[in-house]
This record gives sequence, structure tokens and C-alpha cells, in this order.
Amino acid sequence: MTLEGKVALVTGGAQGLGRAFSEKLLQNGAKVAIGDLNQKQGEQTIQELTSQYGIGRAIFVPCNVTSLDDMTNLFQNAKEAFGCLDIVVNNAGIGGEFAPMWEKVIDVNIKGVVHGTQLAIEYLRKDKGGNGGHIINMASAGGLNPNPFSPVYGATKAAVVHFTRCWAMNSTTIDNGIRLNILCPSFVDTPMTKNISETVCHNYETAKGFIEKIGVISPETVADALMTLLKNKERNGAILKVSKHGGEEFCTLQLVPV
Ligand SMILES: NC(=O)c1ccc[n+]([C@@H]2O[C@H](COP(=O)([O-])OP(=O)(O)OC[C@H]3O[C@@H](n4cnc5c(N)ncnc54)[C@H](O)[C@@H]3O)[C@@H](O)[C@H]2O)c1
Ligand SMILES: CCCCC/C=C\C=C\[C@H](O)C/C=C\C/C=C\CCCC(=O)O
Repeated sequence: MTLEGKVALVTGGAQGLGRAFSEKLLQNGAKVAIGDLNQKQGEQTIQELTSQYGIGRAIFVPCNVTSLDDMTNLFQNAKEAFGCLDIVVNNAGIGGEFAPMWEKVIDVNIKGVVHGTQLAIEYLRKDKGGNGGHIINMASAGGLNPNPFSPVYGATKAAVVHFTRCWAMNSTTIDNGIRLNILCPSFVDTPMTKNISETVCHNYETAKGFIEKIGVISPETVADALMTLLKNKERNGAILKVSKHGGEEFCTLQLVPV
């Protein structure tokens, strides 16, 4: 029970990776506030998690990560329900390369993570009454290695990597005991991957072959990688890639100090 007494907030936690993260956090003793656009699925997930991990361990707050009001409400509800906040996982994300979807992809994948990170810093920073803590932002292996199938999606995930690394070297976060790290999984067995189609990516038939070649990992494997980041207290600004062929790999990008 390494996270006993800790409180986590997970966006996009109604299903897929966010749900697997929430479950792993609960298994390790944390309490969890889930925010998600999908209210029906979110409420069902909370029912299932509550019956498995006990009453009062998890709450659901309907939330669109692109809305600052919704995100502010999510953070307030988490703090009110559980008294503090220690871990924030900005996980909600979508794919889609064609109009009008691609603009939404930029909004959810970038704006959502910016909202979640900025609010997390306000809630966690020690000089404003927080306890410090850990922010994990969900990028993707597609944000590290270019692929021809999802340029918009890949660009948003590269943005998440860069945005997170910038904050990780900021004196406000460092001096206030806040760490920020990045998860970059390859393909994972979630509804997002199951729903990949010609409406989501370019060259769909070739993409299918690419996914088969790369391989698909389980959400639990990525949740274990989340725990690797949470347990490793020295890491800040780290990029943890998870894939079928490489397992968990910390990646280094050239950092040129200014
Ligand atoms: N599945 C993969 O292969 C894979 C690999 C690498 C990274 N990722 C990233 O992991 C994250 C989760 O992916 P997943 O596979 O679990 O996807 P998913 O589609 O299975 O689940 C995403 C969840 O996010 C919610 N969501 C979507 N838009 C939202 C919004 N605007 N506000 C709040 N909630 C919203 C959905 O309702 C859903 O519950 C995403 O950021 C994705 O880009 C996924
Ligand atoms: C076919 C692309 C669809 C993109 C949107 C849908 C799902 C997203 C899934 C993941 O985030 C993974 C996306 C891309 C992975 C790309 C390259 C993987 C590189 C493999 C590796 O380096 O191990």
C-alpha cells in the first residue's frame, strides 16, 4: 500500500487507461477523483470501483477537460471530498486527423493537459497550502517517434512532452516539491485503439499492419509504468516509454539549458 493516505485526480478515467490508472491507484491505497466527459460510463465505473475497493474511495465529477470551469470544478470537488491532493494524472485524450475532428484533438490533447497542469500546480504548491506532489501527463510513443498515420495526434503528444518538460525545470514547481513526468505508451488495448478506423487516421490499411507489427500492450502494463514513475521519487521531467518490444524505457532527449 505505497499510496496510503494519498489523493489522486485522473482525467478521462471512465474507461481505458484512465480507468486502469484509477484502479491501480486504489489498489495501492490512494483515493481517486475521476473526471470524464462520459457521465454514464463514469458513474458506472465509480459504482464498480466502489464495490471492489470500498465506499468513499472514489468519486466521479463530469468534466470536459477543454473547459477551464469544468476543470476548476473537478479540482475543487476532489479537494472537498478528500481534503488534499497529491497526484494528478492528465490522461484524457482523443485521436482524429480529419476536419472538423483534428481541431478538437488539439483542444483536448493540449488545452486539456495545460488546464490540468496549471490547476495541479496551484493545488500542489507548498507556498499556497499544498503538500507538493506529482503530475503525470499522458503523451504517447507517437509523440516521440514520428509516424505517417497520425500527424495531428503525434504533434499534440510531442507538445505534451515538451510542455511537461518545460514545467519540470521551472523553479516554482521545483521549489514547491512538485514533480512532473510523462508517460509514452505505444498501442494499448483500450476503446481508443479498438476504434481506430479510416475516419481516425491516414492510410488505415497500412496503419493496421503497423499496429500488428508494433504490438498492443494491456492497460495494466501501462498502469504498472505509472507506478514506476510514482515510486521513483528522484525522477522529474522524465519520459517513460512503454511498448511491447521494449517494455518500460526511460528516454532522454537532448536538453540544452538556456
Ligand atoms: N490507447 C492507446 O494505444 C494509447 C497509447 C498511448 C497514449 N494513449 C493516450 O492515453 C490516454 C487515454 O487513452 P485511452 O486509450 O484510454 O482512450 P479511451 O478513448 O479508451 O478513453 C479516453 C477517456 O477520455 C475521455 N475523454 C475524451 N475526451 C474528453 C474530454 N474532452 N474531457 C474529459 N474526458 C474526455 C473519454 O470519455 C474516455 O473515457 C489518451 O491521452 C491517449 O492519447 C493511448
Ligand atoms: C494509427 C494511429 C492512430 C492514432 C490515434 C489512435 C490511437 C493512438 C494510440 C497511441 O497513442 C499510439 C500511437 C502511435 C504510436 C506511434 C508510433 C509508435 C512507435 C513505436 C515505438 O517506438 O515503439
